[in-house]
Amino acid sequence: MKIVFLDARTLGDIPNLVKLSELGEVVFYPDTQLDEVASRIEGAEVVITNKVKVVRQTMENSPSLKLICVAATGTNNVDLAAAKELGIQVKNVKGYSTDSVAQETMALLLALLNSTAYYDAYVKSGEYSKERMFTHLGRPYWELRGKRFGILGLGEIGRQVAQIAAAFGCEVVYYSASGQTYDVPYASLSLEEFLATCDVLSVHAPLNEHTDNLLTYERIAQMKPTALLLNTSRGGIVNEVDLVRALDDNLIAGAAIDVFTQEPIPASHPYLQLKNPEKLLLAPHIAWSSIEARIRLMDKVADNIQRYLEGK
Ligand SMILES: NC(=O)c1ccc[n+]([C@@H]2O[C@H](COP(=O)([O-])OP(=O)(O)OC[C@H]3O[C@@H](n4cnc5c(N)ncnc54)[C@H](O)[C@@H]3O)[C@@H](O)[C@H]2O)c1
Ligand SMILES: O=C(O)[C@H](O)CO
Repeated sequence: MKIVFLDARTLGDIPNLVKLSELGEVVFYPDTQLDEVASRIEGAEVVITNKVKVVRQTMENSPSLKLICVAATGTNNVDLAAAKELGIQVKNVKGYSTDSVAQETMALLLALLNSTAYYDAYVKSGEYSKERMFTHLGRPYWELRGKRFGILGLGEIGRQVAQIAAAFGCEVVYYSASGQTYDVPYASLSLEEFLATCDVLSVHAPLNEHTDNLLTYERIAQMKPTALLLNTSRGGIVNEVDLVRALDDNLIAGAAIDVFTQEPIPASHPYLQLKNPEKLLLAPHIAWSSIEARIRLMDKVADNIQRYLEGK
């Protein structure tokens, strides 16, 4: 059985990639461009992809293809409807990076809220050494305790972030556009109340037809001017042009973003054109990628292929 891994480089240098070799003849490509996918997966029964898109046309032209293993939680790089129609199984990996994403979400929040980079630069620049009253309050911050922390999408990651926020003393609430409610000690709010009352709004829903472009300028305008917006889920949930406009218009205090509609972002991206760049903290889609999570991820991809081989 031929297994093609389209973008093995995205997993970095981890020891358990070789495990796959016990399951079939594996061809590892460090990376693959969209127009190279069809020829590279010729004759393959299983395709593994972390970031490379697998589109309808590729599937239609690949009669041997039976299983697409998404080496990620988000499945938005695969045309799921086409796969279903063509009888190709798609398996993603849920839960491998829950702790990592929650950790990065809070790391971004704390860096943004407490102006970590600003104060670090202030001390290293020598300015602090010249301060006669050893006081500098250039970027005031507020405490998380007692503040309302809103989770958009209370799945595995959302719950983990909720727990940490609760440990900080926040009042956790959530919004589910799918209308789902959960047996949790957090209040479920309407979108209007959620937007209008949260001090921190953290996005953890998958990108789908309900969440695509959910946070537009009009919706961000309903948030508190002191609120912070975090997105470690998928870029398309927040309208990127609108977020920049909202930050420039001081509709909210700041945002931290790990994910983008187009990755990598082009040099001309609106996020890089902000009037006050300090209001926006950016990371290059790294929330999932702790060493432990990457090792777990590849173990689970191998398990998925194993189960497919067993007809499960
Ligand atoms: N930045 C990263 O590195 C990284 C890593 C892992 C996952 N993710 C993203 O995080 C997402 C969530 O991961 P997870 O493990 O928590 O998945 P999950 O399936 O456990 O959680 C998703 C949650 O969102 C809810 N949801 C679905 N549609 C919604 C909607 N329209 N409005 C509000 N909520 C909705 C679901 O009910 C579910 O509770 C993934 O889909 C992926 O896009 C990002
Ligand atoms: O969805 C995921 O698992 C991460 O975003 C990595 O792609």
